[in-house]
Amino acid sequence: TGSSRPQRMLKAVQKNATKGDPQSVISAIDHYCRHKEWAMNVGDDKGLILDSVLTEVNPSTALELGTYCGYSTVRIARLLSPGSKLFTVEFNPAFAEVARQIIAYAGLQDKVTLVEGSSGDLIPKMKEQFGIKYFDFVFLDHWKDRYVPDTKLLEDCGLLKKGSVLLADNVICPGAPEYLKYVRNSPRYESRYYKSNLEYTKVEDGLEKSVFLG
Ligand SMILES: Nc1ncnc2c1ncn2CCOCCNC(=O)c1cc(-c2ccc(F)cc2)cc(O)c1O
Ligand SMILES: [Mg+2]
Repeated sequence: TGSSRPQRMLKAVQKNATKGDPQSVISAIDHYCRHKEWAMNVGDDKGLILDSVLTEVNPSTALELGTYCGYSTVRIARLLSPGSKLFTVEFNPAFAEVARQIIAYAGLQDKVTLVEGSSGDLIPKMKEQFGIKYFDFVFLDHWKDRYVPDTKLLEDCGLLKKGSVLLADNVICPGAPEYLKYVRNSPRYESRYYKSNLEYTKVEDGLEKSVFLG
């Protein structure tokens, strides 16, 4: 059996990036996915929007749903202030294994806790298992039909506080129409759409930023 796309992405990082240099890891993945083999990372265009929202929020405790190979995990963790933590949840063990190695290659393993499992099972356990009070920032990038149920779960588990920011990938492509309806019609969120393009393509996509009003 040959290698997988995530394994080939890891090889490209080990070959082209500098150990301990997160920016070089990000650039190596973007170059590989743009010129060799497309993959579902948030990518460089939407990545700049992620960077700017993250920097503005400057979270103490952040959550990522859908790690994949750890590209956005590295983008987020590299911008966290000292002592801040990122929890990232991945369902697929093969993806998680590659992500662990890419996060470690970037030298960010001390800022990141990767938890394997489904978001629906894990979110209710986060408070007691990791002593988390609230998430200041949540990046939604997993199954698009899980965005609404997991947002409701975060609310019901008391994991969001006034001012917590949700940032959702792929609200146009593949699309999360139910989620857009939910956050845009709810009095509990102030929502804004950042137009961009699907990673490494000219197809439209975008990120939806939603501030929880409490
Ligand atoms: N902890 C968890 N709990 C539950 N489920 C979980 C989980 N962890 C992972 N999963 C499973 C889903 O993980 C991957 C989700 N991401 C995508 O599917 C995705 C797809 C495209 C895409 C594909 C093809 C096109 F033609 C055009 C666009 C682009 C993107 O940017 C995407 O993010
Ligand atoms: Mg995505």
